[in-house]
Parts: sequence; C-alpha cells; structure tokens
Amino acid sequence: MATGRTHRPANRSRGIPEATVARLPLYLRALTALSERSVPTVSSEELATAAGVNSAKLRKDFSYLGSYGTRGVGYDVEYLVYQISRELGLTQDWPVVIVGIGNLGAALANYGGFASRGFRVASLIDADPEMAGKVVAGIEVQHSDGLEQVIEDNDVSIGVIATPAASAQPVCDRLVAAGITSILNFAPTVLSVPDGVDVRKVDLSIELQILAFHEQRKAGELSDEDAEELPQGAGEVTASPVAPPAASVTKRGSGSGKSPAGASGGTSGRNGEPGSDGDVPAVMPA
Ligand SMILES: NC(=O)c1ccc[n+]([C@@H]2O[C@H](COP(=O)([O-])OP(=O)(O)OC[C@H]3O[C@@H](n4cnc5c(N)ncnc54)[C@H](O)[C@@H]3O)[C@@H](O)[C@H]2O)c1
Repeated sequence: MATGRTHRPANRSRGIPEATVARLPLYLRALTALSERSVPTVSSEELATAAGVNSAKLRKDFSYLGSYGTRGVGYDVEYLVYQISRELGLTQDWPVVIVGIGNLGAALANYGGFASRGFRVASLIDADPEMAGKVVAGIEVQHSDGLEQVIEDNDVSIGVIATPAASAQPVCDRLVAAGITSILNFAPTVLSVPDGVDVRKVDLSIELQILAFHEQRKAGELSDEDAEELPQGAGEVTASPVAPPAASVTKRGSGSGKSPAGASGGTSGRNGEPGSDGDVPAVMPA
C-alpha cells in the first residue's frame, strides 16, 4: 500500500474559506480567457461579471490571496492567474487515474482540458478483460487487478470513478486503501469514505433537474400572466409540489470513522451562471 503521499493542496493551512476555494476556478477560467486575449489588467467589476460572481465577493475572495489590485488600474491578469493557480495547487502535476473506461471514462480520458490544467491522466483502469490492452486517448487500458500497483507506480493523487453505481463503492475502497485521498465520482451513488478523503460528485442529471425546475417555474409565471387576462375563476394554476434541488458544492463530512460526505453550498444560478455565491455547477454532495 502506498503511504505518506505528499500531494496536498497548499490552501488548507491558510484558512481560505471553502466557498472562496470553490470560486477560485471560476475566476481562473475567466482570467485564462483574458490572458489568451492578451488583456493585461481587469477591473473587479469586469472580472466579477465574467466569472458570474458578485464583485464585492470577488474583492473579499482576493483579499484572502493578499491581492488587492491597483486603484484605477485593476488587477494584473497574469499575476492573478499565477496566484490562483498556485493557491489551487495547479502549478504542480496531478496524476489522475480513471476507473471504468466505458462511454464516460473514455470521453474523460480524451478530454484535453485536464492536461492543460495540470491534471495528467496517468492511467486507465477497467474490470473488463476485453478492455485490457486497448488504447484509449493514447493510453493502454489496464485491468483492475493491477489497480494498486498502477497507483503506486504512477504516484497517482486523484481517482476518477466512472464505473456503474454498483461498482463505485468497492472501487472507492480500493482507491482509498491504495492511498488515494481525493476522488471525483461520476457514478450515481453516495460514497462512504474515511476522514481525510475528499470526494466530489458530478451529476449532470441533477443539473438538468434544476433547469427543469426553473423551466416549470417560468411556465408557471407565464400561466399566471395568462390567467390574469382570463375571466375570474378560469385557468387557475395549482402550486407545484416540487421543491428546488439544492447543494451543488461538496464538502466532506467530518464524522468519525466511515461517513458519507456532507454538503454545503447552494443552488446554481439561472442561465448556466453560478449563483451569487459563485457555486460550482454540476457538482453535488458526494
Ligand atoms: N455524472 C454524470 O453526469 C454522468 C453522466 C454519464 C454517466 N454517468 C455515470 O458514469 C458511469 C459510467 O457510465 P458509462 O455510460 O460510461 O457506462 P459504461 O457501461 O459504458 O462503462 C462502465 C465501465 O466500467 C467498467 N467497470 C465496471 N465495474 C468496474 C470495476 N469494478 N472496476 C473497473 N471498471 C469497472 C465496465 O467494464 C465499463 O467499461 C455510470 O455510473 C453512469 O451512471 C454519470
């Protein structure tokens, strides 16, 4: 078993609030776009709009980084990209293993956006013997029998689970036993992990359900407007019993022993924008 891994994010010891950490990737994405256009400086208002975050919150977030900008000039784009990347631990290489190389796992392996952000897909694992030896995204798929060895050999720090739900917990247990302390779970199941292991869950169907809720509400508002034009008593709209799904940001629970991950955060904003809290879309309680 691999022990004593040293891949720990630098921000843990600096007291940056988890909500701020969750917004840093949003700022980074907006800043990277500015950097690619060779924009040298940006005001807090412009950057806040680009990141979908309230500008007072942005200034507060950046104060945790010790970055206050220059009055009348704004923030230096390149320096902020560096600062946020360093804070998120993106200035170092993070080898990732993807377990379950079906439709989703193969798509993730082929996604170029990981490598460009410092997440190198080091290994692909699948339980299907017919998958072993196949090349996906230029990497040879290895059989899950060798999972622990692969993790040790590649000094893997993050495990991505893209197996069917029923396999996710056993896979998670093996990843944790092999020394992995960060897991990104795509399987539609809640994982139990020991203290010290961070799990984030991505579920696009949850996001669609949130959009469906908003669609339904918009339709309800339209019906209300229509109803106002109708004769009294006609076209009454019944209140929907559906409650909005909440919690799009994961924070691991802190109970003792094995415990499912807890939740913090709120709903995503409308129009695909993060809410005013800058929550990260498509991520939910693990
Ligand atoms: N989070 C999302 O938004 C989202 C979107 C699509 C799919 N999913 C989920 O992702 C998972 C994969 O979906 P898919 O369409 O790629 O399925 P798939 O059937 O195409 O692929 C699953 C792969 O996992 C492998 N596998 C099964 N058990 C395993 C184990 N114990 N160890 C290693 N590999 C194992 C299978 O051999 C297969 O290759 C499912 O749980 C699905 O519900 C999530």
